[in-house]
Amino acid sequence: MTQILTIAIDGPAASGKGTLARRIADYFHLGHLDTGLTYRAVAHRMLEKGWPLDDAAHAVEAARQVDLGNLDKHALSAHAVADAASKVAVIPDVRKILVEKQRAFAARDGGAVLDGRDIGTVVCPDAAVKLYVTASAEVRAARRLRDIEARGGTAALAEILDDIRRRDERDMGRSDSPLRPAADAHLLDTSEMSIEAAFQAARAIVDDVLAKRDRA
Ligand SMILES: Nc1ncnc2c1ncn2[C@@H]1O[C@H](COP(=O)(O)OP(=O)(O)OP(=O)(O)O)[C@@H](O)[C@H]1O
Ligand SMILES: Nc1ccn([C@@H]2O[C@H](COP(=O)(O)O)[C@@H](O)[C@H]2O)c(=O)n1
Repeated sequence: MTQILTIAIDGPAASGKGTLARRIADYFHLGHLDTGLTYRAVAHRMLEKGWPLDDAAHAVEAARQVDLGNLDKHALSAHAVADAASKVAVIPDVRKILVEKQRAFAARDGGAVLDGRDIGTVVCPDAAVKLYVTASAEVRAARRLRDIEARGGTAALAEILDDIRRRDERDMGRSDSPLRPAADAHLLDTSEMSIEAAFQAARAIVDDVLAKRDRA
């Protein structure tokens, strides 16, 4: 029987986990799901409808409507949506619904890379490879600023840094599925690593796990 290869990549905002997840998925010919987009989709609908972000009944309704095949990264990229996503993400019933959809994606033929906050701890605790990608808050804020400027926008570095710290606190401090490395995760601090260096380090970890699997 062929084993499904699941790779879980977690980490805080702007740590580079999405960039790494896409590269790893391409390299190993796996599907990829950015699970942050599922929380952003719920938040986007709540904002669109003018529903308060702590309105659990409407948030559950919005979560049920999330379609993994129709997540519009561009429409969900706004800063306000990211911030709102971390508020709806504290609602346990929202998490339950989204986790079910994420697990269905992980079980697809051919295997998958999922990135988020609770992939290695909750969504796919049996993933063959778990990576926890991090970088200092200052480095992450500088990367985010470069993103904004590359799109022709402007922002103050100090405000971005404040936002990142607030989101870290919310994500790490919530009681349901807080952001933390799984006990068996490989830690990758990319503060002083290029994207290519981070990819090569992650690729080596996956290669090693695959080689051990082949020998078993
Ligand atoms: N090792 C790295 N060195 C320099 N820049 C990087 C590195 N990794 C990622 N980046 C850049 O940092 C920015 C944030 O990366 P990315 O979107 O992958 O982070 P993320 O953790 O998925 O963020 P979010 O949680 O907000 O979705 C992007 O512009 C990306 O190109
Ligand atoms: N598995 C996940 C993924 C995301 N979240 C929450 O969504 C917010 C937005 O995520 P991004 O990765 O797109 O930045 C994030 O701050 C988390 O609150 C989550 O809880 N679990």
